[in-house]
Amino acid sequence: MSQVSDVAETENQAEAIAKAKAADSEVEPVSRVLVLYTGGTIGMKSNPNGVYEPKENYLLNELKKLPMFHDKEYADSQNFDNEDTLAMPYHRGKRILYLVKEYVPLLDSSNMMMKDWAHIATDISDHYTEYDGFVVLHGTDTMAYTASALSFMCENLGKPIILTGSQIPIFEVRSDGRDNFLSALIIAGQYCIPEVLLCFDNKILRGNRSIKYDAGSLSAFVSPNLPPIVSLEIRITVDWPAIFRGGETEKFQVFTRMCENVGLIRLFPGITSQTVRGFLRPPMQGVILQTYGAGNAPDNRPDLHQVFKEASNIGVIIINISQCPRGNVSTSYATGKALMDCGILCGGDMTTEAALTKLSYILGKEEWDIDKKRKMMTRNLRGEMTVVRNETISIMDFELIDSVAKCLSISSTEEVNKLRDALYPNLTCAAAMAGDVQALQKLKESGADFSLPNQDGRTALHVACREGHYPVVQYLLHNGVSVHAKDHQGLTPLMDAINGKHENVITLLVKTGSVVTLHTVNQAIELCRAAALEEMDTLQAWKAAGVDFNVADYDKRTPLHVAVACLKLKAVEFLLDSGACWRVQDIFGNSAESFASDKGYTEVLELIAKAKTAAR
Ligand SMILES: NC(=O)C[C@H](N)C(=O)O
Repeated sequence: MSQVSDVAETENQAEAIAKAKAADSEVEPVSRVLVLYTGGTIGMKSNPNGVYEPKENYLLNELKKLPMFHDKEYADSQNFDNEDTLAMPYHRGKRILYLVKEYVPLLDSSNMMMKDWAHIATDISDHYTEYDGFVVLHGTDTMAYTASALSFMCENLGKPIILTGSQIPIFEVRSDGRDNFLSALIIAGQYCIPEVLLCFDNKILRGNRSIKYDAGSLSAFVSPNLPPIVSLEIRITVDWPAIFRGGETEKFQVFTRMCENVGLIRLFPGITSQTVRGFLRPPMQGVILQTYGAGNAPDNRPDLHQVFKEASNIGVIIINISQCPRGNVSTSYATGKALMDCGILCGGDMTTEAALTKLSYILGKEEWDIDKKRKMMTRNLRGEMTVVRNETISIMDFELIDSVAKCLSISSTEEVNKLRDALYPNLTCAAAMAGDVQALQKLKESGADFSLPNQDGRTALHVACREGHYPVVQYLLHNGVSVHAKDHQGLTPLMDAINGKHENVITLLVKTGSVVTLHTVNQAIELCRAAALEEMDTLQAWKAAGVDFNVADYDKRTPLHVAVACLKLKAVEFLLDSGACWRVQDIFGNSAESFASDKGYTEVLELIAKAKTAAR
């Protein structure tokens, strides 16, 4: 063997050996949350002049002293890869482990720029597969802008991203920061809500629907046109049907090329056309026009209309939203209609923050032509605007649940809602089990939410994947069911597809961004069993899921060790072809190669020699 290939082989082997060593003995159900600490009052300290300032390297050490944020005893008993991993106390059947990544410099959010949004989005993307959810600690002043921007920048999001902060620093005697942060961690770690959310004062709001409303209150944020998605009272109540689900079968990705040439014009009586013309001059590419009431502007100002028309004609996109935080832009007034006639688009009930960041996102899509950009601006992309609900749906919804409720003599709204929650998941799972897309369509028309789990935490997608019903899986993914939803055993639909050995379904799930989340030791146990029994279809299914065949069990034995020990030549060949390393040592010091050589397994040694040649 040449020296060069020797080195290459040694490097591959070293990597595989390191991975095998990394396996630990974690057994308790855990979920992992990444906390991106960008700054804001939550971690500030008063400086000698008595003003609040962000303080570096302060938050993490202080958090470690608070028992509700860190169970020190448990953490000391574990062998965490990163010693800065914090462990919340065991809660509701799970333990949340989280890592705090502190930004340098920490910012008061008034100092944030669009590049800071890109920084956050990129960090989420870089660690997307490692975590179940993300918390962004952020100043409150521009939190609604960042939340709105992230909602657009994060495409095909399948996990929660929760922004939170506080009005009083977390380490003061009185602080809203502790509850806000804890609530955000719990929701990010325990609930699969695939949205960018904002957590404040025991409520979780959709990020792109929220505004900072009160500078002096601990209840600083409101969502004027959409009720909270989650209420954290004595009980935590999630409004599951309200959750926005995109329904794309594409992987998560972030878009960071936001356009900076955007702006806001707030109309006021007597605004001059010179002011507006100056504002709309190049390089301006898009403007949010804040109008009166239900989207009205003067219809007796031809000078203003002329300026708007000229700007629209040269490709400036202008969106009409209301100065009133609550309500919708409508065209039922002549004064509103006049704007539409100038080429100005209707912004519906979007917040200013959502409209501006959406415009910046859409204008950043250089590959879209102006017609597509205008069309996308009026479309509901991330739940940022209200779409009128189809009437027939609500009538049928009422009929189905109502008839069952009558049979059961149920009458109160609370009971009817409980019935709905109990009934639909079982009906959707039954339809998924039968592979019946039509039945699912009917259930959808009658108001079913496919993402609601049954008593075992399983969704219709878990069931369809187990059964290998490809068209059902496709249908459910297009209807926004998350590939990341975990059942009560912590298993995702991908594990069902692997257990069912349905390769086409596995490939579709992987394309949609699913990865194997099972602990590496448990993966190794499954793979070693399949190798020992030479279950080729099982090994093939794991391969389609993108698994690393160098995972090791409690004795640091890999599937290749087992296949060699059991002399399963087909499995040995498959594993070697799939990247298994013959030099990884188990705790007894044996590698697959040394064992075969000790035993004189010449056929195995020939296969290893072949793999070595192929690796050169
Ligand atoms: N409460 C806060 O976080 C306000 C602070 N000025 C900020 O936005 O960073």
